[in-house]
Amino acid sequence: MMIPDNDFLALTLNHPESLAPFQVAFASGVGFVEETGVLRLEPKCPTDINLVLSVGIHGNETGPIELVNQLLKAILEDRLALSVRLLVIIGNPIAANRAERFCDVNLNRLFSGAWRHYEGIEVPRAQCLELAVTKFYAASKEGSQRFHYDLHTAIRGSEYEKFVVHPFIGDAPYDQQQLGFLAASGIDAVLLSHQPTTTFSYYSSAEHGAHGFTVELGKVYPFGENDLSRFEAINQTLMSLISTAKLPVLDQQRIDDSLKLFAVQDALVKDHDDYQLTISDDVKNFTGFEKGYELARSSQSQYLVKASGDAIIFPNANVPIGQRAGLVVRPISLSALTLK
Ligand SMILES: O=C(O)CCC(=O)N[C@@H](CCC(=O)O)C(=O)O
Ligand SMILES: [Zn+2]
Repeated sequence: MMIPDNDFLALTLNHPESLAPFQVAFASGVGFVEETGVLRLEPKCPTDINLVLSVGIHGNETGPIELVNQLLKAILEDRLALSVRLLVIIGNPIAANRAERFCDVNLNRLFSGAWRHYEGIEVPRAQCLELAVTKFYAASKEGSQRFHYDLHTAIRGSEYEKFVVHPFIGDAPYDQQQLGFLAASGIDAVLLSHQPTTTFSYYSSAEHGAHGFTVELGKVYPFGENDLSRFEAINQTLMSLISTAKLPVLDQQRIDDSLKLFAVQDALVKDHDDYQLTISDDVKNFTGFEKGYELARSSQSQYLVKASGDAIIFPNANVPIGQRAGLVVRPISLSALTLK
């Protein structure tokens, strides 16, 4: 078995439900297709970096899938040398074939065992992806570094085109090298989460000690309609990381100049069938509101903006009761963070 045309995306979409494991060889390493959409690449050289790159956790977020498929092709065709351990995941091929965010339940709410509380085709997929990540990190060298970049695109437009959701890490310091990587990757803003959640990047961060993020790279478009030149900065930083096993070094001033930081204040949680957001569908991510503005209401609750300038991210009331219908964030400065 081989990957026809070194096109892992096409192979995955042609086998959306399952694929028997097989190996592929290339100049700088060996690849192991472990499941459909799960490809582990082991370099020939020793390495201190274990990188998970996941895409298509939401099936319709195709831009990052095309970007990572292009990187993989370059590795498999010996145009890009592999110097890191790399696990590539195309998260939800069945939904991708249907051009849907998900089929039965949002895969990015099912991690850290949350799949136990749901039913549908995403449930075994979440278990399978947790297992793939667990096995991947379990085989990492002691003292080596674990990274997980979970690449997405957003439903609506945004005041900051590219932004990152940084998982909650409690009192731990934020990693300057990772922030430097984000700044060099053309990321405009970073949201610092205020609580644990059940997303994929939080899972790798909390369960496996990885530096992990949800990375939003722009707006959702169908396969073939993405302008990949908009991803050029992160394409370059990923190529450099993969081929040199090094992150770019940026001082605090450059990070401060490049990244806007926001602290998540509240998660808006849908608490009733009649829960509504008061804003229109075309309001962009990072739109700010005045103190006292009523952002959401239901027969059970009302959410009033707590401080002028607080802004909305990912507003979406079309979710099951109990799930997040948006995040409220507030600008903060880099100097407020403990860095290491
Ligand atoms: O644009 C939207 O409303 C959703 C985009 C998206 O899929 N975002 C992720 C963020 C995950 C996180 O909070 O780390 C999601 O909602 O799963
Ligand atoms: Zn997404």
